[in-house]
Amino acid sequence: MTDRPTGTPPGDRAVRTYGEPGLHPRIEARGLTKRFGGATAVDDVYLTVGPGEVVGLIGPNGAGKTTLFNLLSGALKPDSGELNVNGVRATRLPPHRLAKLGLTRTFQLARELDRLTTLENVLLAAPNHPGETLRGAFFEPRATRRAEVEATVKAREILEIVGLSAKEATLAGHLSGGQKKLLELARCLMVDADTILLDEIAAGVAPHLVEEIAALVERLNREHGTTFVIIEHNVGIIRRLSSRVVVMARGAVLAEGSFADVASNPDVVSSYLGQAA
Ligand SMILES: Nc1ncnc2c1ncn2[C@@H]1O[C@H](COP(=O)(O)OP(=O)(O)OP(=O)(O)O)[C@@H](O)[C@H]1O
Repeated sequence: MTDRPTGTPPGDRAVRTYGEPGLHPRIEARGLTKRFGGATAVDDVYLTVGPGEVVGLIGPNGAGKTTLFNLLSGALKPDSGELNVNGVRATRLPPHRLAKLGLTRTFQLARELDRLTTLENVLLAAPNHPGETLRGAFFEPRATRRAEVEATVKAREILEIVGLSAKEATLAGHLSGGQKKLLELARCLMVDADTILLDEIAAGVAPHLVEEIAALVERLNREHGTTFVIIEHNVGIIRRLSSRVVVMARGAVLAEGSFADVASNPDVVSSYLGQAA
């Protein structure tokens, strides 16, 4: 196992530093590989994401982006390779343990949550949300009540940040596609994630809400230091948000660099951008 950062050849042992001594990369994936039957969906991927980066993950359909997200978020276990999150060994941890380390991904809201309000959806995302244990409710009612009040204050602050305050009493099922994306982000913030994997913010979302979501990502990154990895087919969004772009093709990292770097890479143009543009 080598320490090479994303996309650098195995022989290159360049070490990245992130300013403050002792500050670990948010994500450090080394040699992640996932096979489905005979097909290798993710093939020996190295990806290092530093604090405060916004990494755009692009590539043609079937390139392995979603599978890589699933490996990073713990939804899938790799066949081989290692994952560290904030310097802690995280290979094979389930999603809730990764969330405790600060890494989470947006999830499409489950159907059954459609019948809960926006505020209730955010409250439910909190780990050990108040009232979860009967024992606590029976034996420590005052502490449980206090925790409930604190969680509600926090959830309302988060709804304010994502711009959904006016919708707190609206059933999630009545939100638009874009508002649901904002709610998914709010749920990530409720678990205090410092790194959010964001899947397709623009797909099926009205243009003015795409703009609102993109502005929110920029604001969370700038003001809260939140790190993002974003899968997005909308090249304009990738260009706007990404401090670095990683291009996947056939399960592997094909190229990485600034948007201008990858956009002028002939391999990237022929395998992806030429079609996506
Ligand atoms: N659960 C699965 N079982 C079998 N094959 C799978 C499974 N999930 C993904 N694959 C295969 O792995 C490869 C990578 O798929 P993946 O969905 O990760 O690509 P992607 O880059 O996210 O594509 P898209 O942009 O279309 O979402 C594809 O060939 C896909 O058919």
